[in-house]
Amino acid sequence: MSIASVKPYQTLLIEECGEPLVPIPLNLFAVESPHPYEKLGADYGGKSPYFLRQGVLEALINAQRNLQKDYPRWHILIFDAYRPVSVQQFMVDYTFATVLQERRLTENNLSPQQRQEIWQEVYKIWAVANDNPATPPPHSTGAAVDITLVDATGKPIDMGGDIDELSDRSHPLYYANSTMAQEQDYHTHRELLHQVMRAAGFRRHLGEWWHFSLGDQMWAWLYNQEQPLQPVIARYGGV
Ligand SMILES: C[C@@H](N)C(=O)N[C@H](C)C(=O)O
Ligand SMILES: [Zn+2]
Repeated sequence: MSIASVKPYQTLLIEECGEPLVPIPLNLFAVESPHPYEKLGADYGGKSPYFLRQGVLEALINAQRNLQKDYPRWHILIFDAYRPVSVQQFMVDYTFATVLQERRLTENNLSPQQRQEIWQEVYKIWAVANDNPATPPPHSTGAAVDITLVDATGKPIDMGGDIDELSDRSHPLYYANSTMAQEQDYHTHRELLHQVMRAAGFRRHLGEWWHFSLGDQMWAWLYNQEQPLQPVIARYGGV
């Protein structure tokens, strides 16, 4: 059992456009391999995480082109893309279990308050896994990606925190006001990733430097916060 509330973006209408999920040409990008959730035992039931909606893939290719205007041999590294709802549930449960382990707690001995606090922690970075077509988890729409950058040698750029890290460092602006040179570099690199994605039409999760989406409910909500007079409608639902 988990404590999960509906997020504001999940109240938005979806007008599904019917665009297909298409395979990501992995030769164009850097790729986290083996896939991080498959490595943990997630069962994709014959599906692949390396799929996106057609229009989202085209935008991601444009984002990498934007990057390569200034950094010709750098690449976007794809950590995760399409995620079936069952895998979303697997990762939510895995993260809950990890927090318990880190805190040396046992589920059966948790007080209701401890349980609630841990679920809140988990749902800070994970969306609720559910099959309701009105509130699909972002990655189950094929419109969200978790990414970072690699340099010309294929080495990941240090962003001052790991993807999926359950900590304050995951906040995109965590290093924004730092006076330390290395932390300013983390911020610069997070902003480089943000700018190339944004210029291609994506919007970034408010609490995760690595999560971007285009055309899903979260994207529409973020977009409409910026441009309330020209609102957009989400066009990708769960697939
Ligand atoms: C935690 C991260 N991998 C992620 O994808 N978070 C978003 C919000 C999600 O679960 O859809
Ligand atoms: Zn994500």
